[in-house]
Amino acid sequence: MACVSHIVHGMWREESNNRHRFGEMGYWLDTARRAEAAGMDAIFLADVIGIYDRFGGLDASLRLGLQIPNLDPLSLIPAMAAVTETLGFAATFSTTYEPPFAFARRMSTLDLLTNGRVGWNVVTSYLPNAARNFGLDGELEHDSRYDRADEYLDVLYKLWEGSWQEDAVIQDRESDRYTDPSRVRHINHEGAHFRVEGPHLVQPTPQRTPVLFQATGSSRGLKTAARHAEAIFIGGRTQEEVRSHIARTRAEAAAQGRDPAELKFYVMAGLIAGRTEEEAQAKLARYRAYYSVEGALVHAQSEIDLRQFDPAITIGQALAESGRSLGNMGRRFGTELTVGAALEQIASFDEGRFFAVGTPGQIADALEIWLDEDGIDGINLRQYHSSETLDDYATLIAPELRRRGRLPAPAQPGETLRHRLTGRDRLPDSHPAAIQRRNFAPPQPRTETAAPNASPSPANAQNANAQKESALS
Ligand SMILES: Cc1cc2nc3c(=O)[nH]c(=O)nc-3n(C[C@H](O)[C@H](O)[C@H](O)COP(=O)(O)O)c2cc1C
Repeated sequence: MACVSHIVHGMWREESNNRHRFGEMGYWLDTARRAEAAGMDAIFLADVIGIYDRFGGLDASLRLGLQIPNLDPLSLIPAMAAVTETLGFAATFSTTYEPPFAFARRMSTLDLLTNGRVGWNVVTSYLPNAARNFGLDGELEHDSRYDRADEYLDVLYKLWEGSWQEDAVIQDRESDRYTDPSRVRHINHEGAHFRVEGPHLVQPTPQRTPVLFQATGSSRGLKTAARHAEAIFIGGRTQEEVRSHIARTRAEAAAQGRDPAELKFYVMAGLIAGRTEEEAQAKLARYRAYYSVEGALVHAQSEIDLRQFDPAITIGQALAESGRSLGNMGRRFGTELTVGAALEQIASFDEGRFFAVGTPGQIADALEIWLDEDGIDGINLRQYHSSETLDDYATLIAPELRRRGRLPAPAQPGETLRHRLTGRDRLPDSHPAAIQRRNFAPPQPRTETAAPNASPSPANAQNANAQKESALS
């Protein structure tokens, strides 16, 4: 995230950390170059459009630099793309506050300029302050944010996939036609939340729809993720939890007509590597010395300050005593854990299963278990230190993974991000966006004998496709 303190709060103070330079162009160019050299598929840019003001109010967030000040992630991409050839960029944008038409144009512009290297982390937002920044009194109810997101995405598919035919731009100087008007159409969307006439303002781009990422913890969110996402961030405290989350999401995707094998699953992982075990442990201790427990409480939007309770009582007792909640942290700790043990866990910033500290061999062993036994497809590397985390990945972890045949061949210049992750440039036919592609109906010539419009309805198109898929399999 383009801020000084995104997740590992307090770490920016470490003397060799250059995170405070996030407002300089050079910081991003350097980060992008390093990530590409390390063989990363993409840089992931998180985002929020409000402040965390429940614990400690605005003062705490400002003092800690906790996601404020923060910069618009989409605006960083062209600069980084200009100094790289294969690196992808997955940026976060919320479906809740800004209408889809302008966002569609912004993303298409980025897809063109990066030659198909953009992804979008679809979020619905969770900060009440964000809602108040966009004219609302408070957050929309949780599930209705996902209803809105579903329609938002449908509008985008109409614009990105169904408004322009592939060969619409003809650039014919002789006939003075830049674009063939018969190959571009209005979308005329009218739904519960949006009315958009179209056409889309940008010609077809290398990927059309950017690679769709999503993260969700709720059952309503899972339905939206299973319908749209190509890459899903999941969490889980145990292997069973992770496997069952993946299985549930794939089953839901299949129920919605998608090929479940097309979904990829990623986890956010903390990897702290050293050339020896001692070196790795020393690094962990150095990082921990800076970690801000207050930052963790602000970020979780906790309603209580655990540090003010007797460490010997349980979380359940602390919650009962205060009548308040621990915010997002509630899910992490059982009610039986003592307050002291919970604080210890927070301070250790060990977030559970996807955390490994040690030599490259030990870290690669853990990664192999996550890939082979938990069933994930890859990781989103948690940044503790800029640029040490990236450099440790490049010089210690990646060579070991490569030696074990766990990294793909280097990306090729010109390869789209979707191709890199899924082997194809465009969304597959079983994805709901593909319906818009198939539905394209160019304006009919105005003649008495014009043929009836033979384009299938969305439902028919989907059925036809499903049959084709099963006939092939
Ligand atoms: C790896 C990861 C990255 C996330 N990045 C963002 C983000 O940048 N902005 C945001 O508003 N939410 C972000 N989230 C939160 C999710 O969008 C979502 O709100 C959360 O997982 C809770 O799920 P639910 O909304 O279905 O309850 C992220 C979650 C994960 C796991």
